[in-house]
Amino acid sequence: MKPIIIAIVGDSGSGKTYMAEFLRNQLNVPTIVSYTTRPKRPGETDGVGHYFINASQLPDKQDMLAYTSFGGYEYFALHEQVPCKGICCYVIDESGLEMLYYNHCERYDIVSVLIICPQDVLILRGIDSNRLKRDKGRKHLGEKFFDCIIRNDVSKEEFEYKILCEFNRL
Ligand SMILES: Nc1ncnc2c1ncn2[C@@H]1O[C@H](COP(=O)(O)OP(=O)(O)OP(=O)(O)O)[C@@H](O)[C@H]1O
Repeated sequence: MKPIIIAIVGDSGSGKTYMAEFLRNQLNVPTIVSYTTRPKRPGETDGVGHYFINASQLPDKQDMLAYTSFGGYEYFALHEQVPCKGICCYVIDESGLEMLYYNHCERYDIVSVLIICPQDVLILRGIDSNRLKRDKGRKHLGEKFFDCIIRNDVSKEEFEYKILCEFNRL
């Protein structure tokens, strides 16, 4: 059986990291942590949300599972980070997801998950409106592209329940 990658896409603050952490903590589904050339922000720890590297440390494109460039910085993960069997989770943007599908769907089973959440709820969660405007420019895939859509305008408990329901259908 091919490794299964649950690829999670959604706006800033929609709950991508929350879902990945929930799957890791509750169901032992490992998360693929991306590498980035973006500088570490205050409060960030290397290896938690990202591994921070210099532009000179970029690996060969053929070793990359997915790659995207955004805001002048590069983001990628490596094939060697995917466990050789079982399921893992990967938080990704739409262009990275496309690359993953078109280049590697023979090598991996990819389950794409779109988390949607209305803007007013995101703003109530404290997400900066400029970030939300910026997200709009990064979206080009229609909802039909995704294997699964989870609406996260509910409580955390309900969101977790929805995640479990979708996971059980895998
Ligand atoms: N259903 C929910 N109810 C309330 N708060 C939530 C819910 N889902 C997520 N959150 C909270 O919203 C915030 C943003 O969630 P999270 O970090 O998972 O978003 P993200 O999609 O990973 O965002 P980014 O792309 O900016 O990293 C977190 O503080 C998280 O705990």
